Amino acid sequence: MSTTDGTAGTEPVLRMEHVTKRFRLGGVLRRTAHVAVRDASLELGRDEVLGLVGESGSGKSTLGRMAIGLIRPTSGSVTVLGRDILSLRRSELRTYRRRMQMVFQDSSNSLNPRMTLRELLEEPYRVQGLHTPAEREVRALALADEVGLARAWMGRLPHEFSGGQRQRVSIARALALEPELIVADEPVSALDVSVQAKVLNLLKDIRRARGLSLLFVSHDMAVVDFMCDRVAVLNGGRVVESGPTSQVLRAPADDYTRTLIEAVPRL
Ligand SMILES: Nc1ncnc2c1ncn2[C@@H]1O[C@H](COP(=O)(O)OP(=O)(O)OP(=O)(O)O)[C@@H](O)[C@H]1O
Repeated sequence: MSTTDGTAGTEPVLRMEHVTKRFRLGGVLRRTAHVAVRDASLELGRDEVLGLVGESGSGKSTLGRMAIGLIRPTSGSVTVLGRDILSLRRSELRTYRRRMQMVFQDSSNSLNPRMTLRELLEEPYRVQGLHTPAEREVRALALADEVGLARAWMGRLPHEFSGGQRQRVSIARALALEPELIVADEPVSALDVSVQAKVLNLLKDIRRARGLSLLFVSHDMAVVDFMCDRVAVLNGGRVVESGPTSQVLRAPADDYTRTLIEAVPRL
């Protein structure tokens, strides 16, 4: 069955094939390079949560950013919703990016400190030239409701919110343009454990209600166990193991995965 956007019904939302990212390092001659991701392949289906796990520096963030065109791979292919995003012109990618959004670890950096909650939630529509001002306001209120931010707070500035509330603002902004794919890069790592649980539950509910596909980057195996249907384990930029979460976490085939799991008493 074909959908209106030209993708087949069974087509994964995200397909990355043999993706490598080499960062050039050092001085003017730029002769040395660091390989952050090596020949990585993965697929994310509709309505699915795929976790990317691994130690710090294993290439998770780089792979997550490449999934939505924020970083261009050195080689390999990235297909999102049936389109090869590496072949898109810059302006086309900007338009296409409405369908794929990112939630970062530290919302303090991504929220303009001088904007009120109302302005922050209206901004995605304004930037895209969508809707009338009145309609934007209605949509901003609906987004606040969806992520559990009180309407009475619409005039507040980012510093007046807690870390968890700021992360809700970031999630709401990512949802504004109704994306089909979200990459969440350590979205709760900067939060206290009790707040983490609330934000994770919110993400889970929203993902289910909207039928979103989620690429979930985390170094925390317990969080991944809670959130993800499938997991890909990265070590030194390579995908060393992938499969259903319960299988990878409870019967890992790879030595490195086993070491990661043994480091987590909570599992
Ligand atoms: N812009 C860059 N230039 C040079 N090297 C980079 C760049 N971005 C990342 N790297 C390097 O690539 C490797 C992978 O980094 P990446 O941030 O993807 O890992 P990660 O698993 O997400 O780690 P963390 O959890 O610490 O963010 C690291 O060695 C990092 O230092």
